[in-house]
Amino acid sequence: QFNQAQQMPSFQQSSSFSRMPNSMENGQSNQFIPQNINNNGFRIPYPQCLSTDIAGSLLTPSTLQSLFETKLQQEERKLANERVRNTGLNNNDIMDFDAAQLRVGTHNGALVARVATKVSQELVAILGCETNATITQYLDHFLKRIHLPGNTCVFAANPDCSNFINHRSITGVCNNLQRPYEGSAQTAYSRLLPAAYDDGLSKPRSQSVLGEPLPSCRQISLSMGSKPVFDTSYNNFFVAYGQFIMHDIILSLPVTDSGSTPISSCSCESQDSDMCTVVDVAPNDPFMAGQQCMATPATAQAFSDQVCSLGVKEQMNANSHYIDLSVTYGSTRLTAHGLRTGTNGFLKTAKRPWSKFDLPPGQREGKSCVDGTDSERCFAGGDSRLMENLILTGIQAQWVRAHNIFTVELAKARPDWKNDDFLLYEEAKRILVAVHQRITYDDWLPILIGKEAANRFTGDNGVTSRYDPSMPGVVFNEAAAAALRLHTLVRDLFTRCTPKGELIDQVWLRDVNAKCKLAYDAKNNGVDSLLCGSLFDYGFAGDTNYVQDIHHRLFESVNRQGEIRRNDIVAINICRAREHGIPGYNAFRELCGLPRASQFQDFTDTMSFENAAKLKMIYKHPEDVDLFIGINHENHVPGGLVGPVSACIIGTQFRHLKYGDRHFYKHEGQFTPAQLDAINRYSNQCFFCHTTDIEKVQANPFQPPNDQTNPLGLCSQCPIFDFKPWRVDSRTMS
Ligand code: HEM
Ligand SMILES: [Ca+2]
Repeated sequence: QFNQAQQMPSFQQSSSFSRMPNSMENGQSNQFIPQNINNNGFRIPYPQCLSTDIAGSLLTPSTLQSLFETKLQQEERKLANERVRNTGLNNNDIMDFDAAQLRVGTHNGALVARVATKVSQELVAILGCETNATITQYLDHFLKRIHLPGNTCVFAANPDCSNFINHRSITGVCNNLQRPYEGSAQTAYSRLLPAAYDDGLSKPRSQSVLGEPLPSCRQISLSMGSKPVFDTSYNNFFVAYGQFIMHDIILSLPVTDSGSTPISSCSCESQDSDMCTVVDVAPNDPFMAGQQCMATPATAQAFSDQVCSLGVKEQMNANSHYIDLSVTYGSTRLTAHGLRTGTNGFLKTAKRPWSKFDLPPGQREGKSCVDGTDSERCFAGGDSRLMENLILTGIQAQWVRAHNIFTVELAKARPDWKNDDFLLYEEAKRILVAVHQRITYDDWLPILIGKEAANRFTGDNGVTSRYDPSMPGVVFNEAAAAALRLHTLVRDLFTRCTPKGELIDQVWLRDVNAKCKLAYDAKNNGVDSLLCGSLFDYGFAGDTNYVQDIHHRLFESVNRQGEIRRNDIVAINICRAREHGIPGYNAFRELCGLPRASQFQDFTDTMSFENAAKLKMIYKHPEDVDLFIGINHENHVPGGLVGPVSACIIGTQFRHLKYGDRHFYKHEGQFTPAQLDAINRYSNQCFFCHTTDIEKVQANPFQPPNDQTNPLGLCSQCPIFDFKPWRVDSRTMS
């Protein structure tokens, strides 16, 4: 605690001060005040309020120190109240801050990050800066050079990476050896563009550039359609696999109370945007009349760097940013440990008497599904959302099954690894992460953004690629809060079929959303029948239409007063992005090499005239258009199912997660040429065959079967993964 003198935080000078030019070294100014020189030695045109003279006279280390303490105490009191009111989620299966790396004494990193934002706000107020949306860059530059005291910073100065040179860590820590925390769980999303907050620091964008309020998120959502049309070029397995990839790389957890439990007590009256995002609902709303608002907890915060500097509000990604199957293996050590049997490298599973294929293990506690019982439990995995729908659960089951199959085969190929739990687990995981990355980059991404864009952003010309330690392997906030929220593709009706591919029936999203019952449906083959159906069901087109169940009736429930409560994924996505400080669509046009529009008509280079006109009906000015809505209205790139700005953001994202991942499977030195060849030869089709009891699967499981272009193949003819290159006699890398 901070009430003892010896533990008082003392603010430190930024390490960048040592690089500060003349005036500082001459001791002419307050050493504590950051100068307006950037890392390349260029002068930043700070506004008056941040000038060294003014700031120097008002800010001293002791001012900051007492500010920090006061704010910390205030926040802790507030959170203690939340804890009393918090009746909601059980945190057992939702988050474990025991990841330890981000825990400081009794404070969690998210809380300290939030206090840092409060301190930043207060400092700016003391300095008398006029706060507005355009000041962000200056403020951030100024504040970034003031660091929290060492004993408060959640990051160790030099974490020990010696165990993670050869193998991935669970959290992602030590992937980048120069910046060891980069891309690790519970660190901030990065940004493609500076944040856009109303006050330059933390308040959601709420104003049109013309000064009036922006249209409300729900009002915008109501302008989107509810009549999706099918796109026959991909199927629902492609869509569900997309969700699986998203859950590997993105998890925005809610602000937590003082006990690290996500808060649940947001109400229509919650005006504190640091804690809650409140989406207003009009009294005459066609689906939510009488429901004043949709209130959701804000995302937990994190520091944007590894030295805990002040600065604009940043959001935390609770998962390891890398594509590393963290959905299956966990993003924290505690979760990862809990998912293992502890012998021979195996992952825990739940056996089913009627099938040789297991399910993910059942969890004893937790609310990841609403209908779990003692005998039919909700499932546990590396990501708390694996029960979001049962197809997703099915994909999780596939990877758990694959892990245990591969572990057995590896033990045969490497008798010297026999009974070595650590090596068998790590090496099976290494191969499966490679298979998942190969499927993601070769099979999934080109369908989403088109072959041309996939190649332009993530392609390489050789058998191998090269790691670029200077490229951050991180998730961008713009991708997490907007571009990758591909909810327009989501279906609401899912086919179930038998292992022979015969139709059983169709079930609604609401029957498989956060429910486990059908996974235990022995007569109809559990999750495998849903996986089977997903191979045949078309996906919905990437457009401005959303199925009712997630558009106007998400999480439908009846409260104690008997009133229906509903949510809306479109409205939440828009408001979430505003909460996360994501700039508008127009800014990203410019980032992606398109001209910045000054009138709505200028949008017609990326969208139809009708869609540009529709945006003009909704918004007052092209600058106001929310990113999520702008990209929703774009024409698709050739061969892809999203538009150019979307493809640019997603392409950049996957570029970073490839070249910025030291362990990416294609990078030189990760596998021997023969091993890499075995991974490349292992098709998505055969992976599907080996991990379900389905007897026939089409050549490309992400597209509906077609006699001519995508024929069904017999699973019995699928060669098993080639483990020969792993044999002792084939000189492995490990
Ligand atoms: C089956 C239907 C689905 C449902 C019911 C669903 C529901 C949700 C919900 C409720 C959220 C949280 C929104 C928030 O509070 O900000 C969310 C977030 C998200 N969804 Fe979905 N989703 C579905 C499918 C998908 C698919 C297919 C994709 C992509 C291919 C996707 C991508 C995302 C992403 C990237 C996020 C942000 C996650 C985060 O920041 O933690 N979702 N979804
Ligand atoms: Ca991950």
